[in-house]
Amino acid sequence: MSLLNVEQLSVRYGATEVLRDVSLSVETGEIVTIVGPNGSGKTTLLRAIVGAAPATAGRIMPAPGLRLGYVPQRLHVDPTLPITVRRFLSLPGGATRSDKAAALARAGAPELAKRQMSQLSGGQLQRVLLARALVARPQLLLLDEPTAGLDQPGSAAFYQLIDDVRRETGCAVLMISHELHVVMAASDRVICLNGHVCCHGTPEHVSSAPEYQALFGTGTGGALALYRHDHDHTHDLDDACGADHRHNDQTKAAE
Ligand SMILES: Nc1ncnc2c1ncn2[C@@H]1O[C@H](COP(=O)(O)OP(=O)(O)OP(=O)(O)O)[C@@H](O)[C@H]1O
Repeated sequence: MSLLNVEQLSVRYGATEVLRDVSLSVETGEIVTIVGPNGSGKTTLLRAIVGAAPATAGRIMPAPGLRLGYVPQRLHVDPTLPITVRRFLSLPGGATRSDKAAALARAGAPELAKRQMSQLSGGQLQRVLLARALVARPQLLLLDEPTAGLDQPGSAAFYQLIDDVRRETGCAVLMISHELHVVMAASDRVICLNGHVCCHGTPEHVSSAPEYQALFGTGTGGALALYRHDHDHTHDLDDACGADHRHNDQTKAAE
């Protein structure tokens, strides 16, 4: 059974239909990346999945009891509000000190627990936001441009971290990214969105699709050849997801 099914979702803000007839699924343990131009509805799609944007039509069907972790695109921390990282990680409530420490360690930032939120660098803040999402041991991580504002090494390190988290916990990842060469290297499947699903499938398939090339050109073909790594392997998943899978099963319908 899929972790998440979205069926024929439409979202409208006033008179403007931002998403039309969007369908997708996410399977256990896979990394699915959403690409699309500015204003194409990517953030709105993630917000609809977490219940923060209202669906005007269609259905969002998470697996029963699905634990979601959401890393928003940005978080403004009021510098006049003193709050430590550890306290920030407590905000959802119910997390033990060891849960928080484990999440920070998994997000590669164990040393940040006592730091003030307002004093973190962009890369540190992204790791803390990831840690916050990991506290609930999610089966599905939703990431909205997690490397926006990071330099290239910081961005590469963050994507490596996401892959490590996926390997260690078995969680699936549904993320938005503008970094096409990274997307093509790190994703099992890609969904190209422009208000509707233009095309979807393996990175190889999407990068050669005319709909994708009309939006992004053909430049990622070479990057794909350089960066794409072999996903033909099996991961042992922990109880968070409860099953093994193979990454070479990459062709779930998304439309
Ligand atoms: N709360 C809102 N009220 C009205 N319009 C909105 C709201 N949120 C988003 N929109 C509009 O919906 C459209 C899609 O926005 P969205 O943020 O989902 O796009 P995006 O693909 O994530 O863009 P970007 O790549 O620039 O982050 C835009 O035209 C935006 O102005």
